[in-house]
Amino acid sequence: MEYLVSAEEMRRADHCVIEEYGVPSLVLMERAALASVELMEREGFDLSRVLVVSGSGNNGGDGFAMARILYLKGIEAELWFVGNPDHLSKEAALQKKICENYGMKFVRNLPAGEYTTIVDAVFGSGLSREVKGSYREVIESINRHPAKVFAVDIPSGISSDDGSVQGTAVRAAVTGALAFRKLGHVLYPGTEYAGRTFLLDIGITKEGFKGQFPRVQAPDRGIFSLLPTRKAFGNKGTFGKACLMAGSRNMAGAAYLSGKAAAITGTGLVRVVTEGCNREILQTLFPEAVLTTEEMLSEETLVNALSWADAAGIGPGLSTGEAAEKELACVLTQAKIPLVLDADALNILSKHPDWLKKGDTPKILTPHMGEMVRLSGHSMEELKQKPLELAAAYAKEHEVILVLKDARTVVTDGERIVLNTTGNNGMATGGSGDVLTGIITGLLAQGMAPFEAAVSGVYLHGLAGDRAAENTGVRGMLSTDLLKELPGVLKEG
Ligand SMILES: NC(=O)C1=CN([C@@H]2O[C@H](COP(=O)(O)OP(=O)(O)OC[C@H]3O[C@@H](n4cnc5c(N)ncnc54)[C@H](O)[C@@H]3O)[C@@H](O)[C@H]2O)[C@@H](O)CC1
Ligand SMILES: Nc1ncnc2c1ncn2[C@@H]1O[C@H](COP(=O)(O)OP(=O)(O)O)[C@@H](O)[C@H]1O
Ligand SMILES: [K+]
Repeated sequence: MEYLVSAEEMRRADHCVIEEYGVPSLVLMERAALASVELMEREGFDLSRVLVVSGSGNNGGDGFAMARILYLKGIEAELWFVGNPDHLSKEAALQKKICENYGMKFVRNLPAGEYTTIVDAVFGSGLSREVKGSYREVIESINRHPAKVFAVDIPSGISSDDGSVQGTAVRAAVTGALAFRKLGHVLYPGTEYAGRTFLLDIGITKEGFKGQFPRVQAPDRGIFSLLPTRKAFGNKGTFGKACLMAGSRNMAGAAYLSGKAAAITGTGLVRVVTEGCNREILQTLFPEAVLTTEEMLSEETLVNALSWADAAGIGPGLSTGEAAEKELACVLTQAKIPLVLDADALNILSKHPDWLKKGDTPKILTPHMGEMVRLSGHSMEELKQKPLELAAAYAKEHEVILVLKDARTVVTDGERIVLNTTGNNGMATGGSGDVLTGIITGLLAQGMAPFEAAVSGVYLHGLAGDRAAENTGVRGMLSTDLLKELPGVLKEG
């Protein structure tokens, strides 16, 4: 997994590499500048005429060094120093002096239309307050200019900690994230301001954390190595049994989507437990499933289904009526296997929060933001502002694994926090959460540990969404497209 760092965690790693390991700060800055120039070239920036806009901190220092590197390559690179000369960092002051010594051109404003590329080196991870006054005007003038913008480290005005816009922020086409991606590169709206983001190695590595690692990680292709191995001599019994308690009258699709997702994630056997009215449609759509259908599911039927399974998912399309309430209460009390609770199971839980204490099997809750508002009592605004903190606090308090679904889904057990970066807005379509429930239940049934199953499920679900976006497009894609793409995604590993 990849570390996503806060400004403070980045400062700690910088400090350790410079002060404890003894790598001179200017060496890191030179590497940052060289890697940034190389990235601009690789990304096809038109370097006919470049303006580097530098502030007084080390982000500005990176900018001065980039301007000098471009200038010495024969590129027409000019500088606009917009910082406070009395607050120049030692390194920025030196880099500025070097540019002056070379006789480079400094400008005092941003004439419209004269530059092909603007380098934004006003603020980096040291942004500490809202952008106001002349800085605000500088950033707005960069945004008005037609030149393509390259942001050094992070667009100026974006908080490294949460991706928020601190008053105003530069809209970049490309951002070169130095050493680690900050949370602000990944969280909205920062991620949109950053444009295409590339990670640049400048010599600060995880050794800089000295064992005290950042709190948040993002899953990457390493996830594939966690997936259940398939023994050549395995059979459908050894590849796990998943039970999906889903669907109700007029909601057969939820049972289909979640059940099928569990099956195509590699689960040996899938049982769908649902209302009798869904029998025929499920037999037609999903003949691979074992069905348990009754008009009113009895406790005995539910207990039998649970004792057959290695993992169960409950909630998609379940409805919230009395029968569904009884079903959930029974599952929470009787289950001795890991559970995934989604959709209507969560809506019922919002009315009976003490039910989470029933039973002692691992539980994965997969609310979207609306469901989380009802479950947690926090407002949408609070959740949007602090999704990581509030998700972790909820998971810790209720001793569950929480998958808080949004454009950037958070998975946490209260200690570990994972922020997923796969997926796209095409997945904001009915039933895509049902597919996720099925994937996670399937991974659990195959023996994955609950936290790993939740993280891997969210990652794979997002990748299936990304393949669907490529092949079908975000407007036209449906939840069934996720089912279509998932086998190919699993084959990539
Ligand atoms: N030696 C190092 O530590 C390295 C730092 N690097 C660069 O240094 C950056 C961090 O440098 P700094 O910590 O100096 O911080 P920044 O350069 O991001 O900015 C800090 C400066 O801006 C001021 N400031 C912050 N918010 C402001 C606001 N809203 N309005 C007006 N002024 C504001 C601060 O008082 C300070 O003077 C990174 O983003 C990266 O680009 C890289 O050069 C790699 C090595
Ligand atoms: N803009 C987006 N970017 C990435 N993923 C998204 C976006 N919008 C929705 N998703 C994902 O799509 C899924 C939607 O789930 P959910 O809201 O439960 O749908 P449903 O209830 O219709 O099944 C979640 O996994 C969510 O993270
Ligand atoms: K910047």
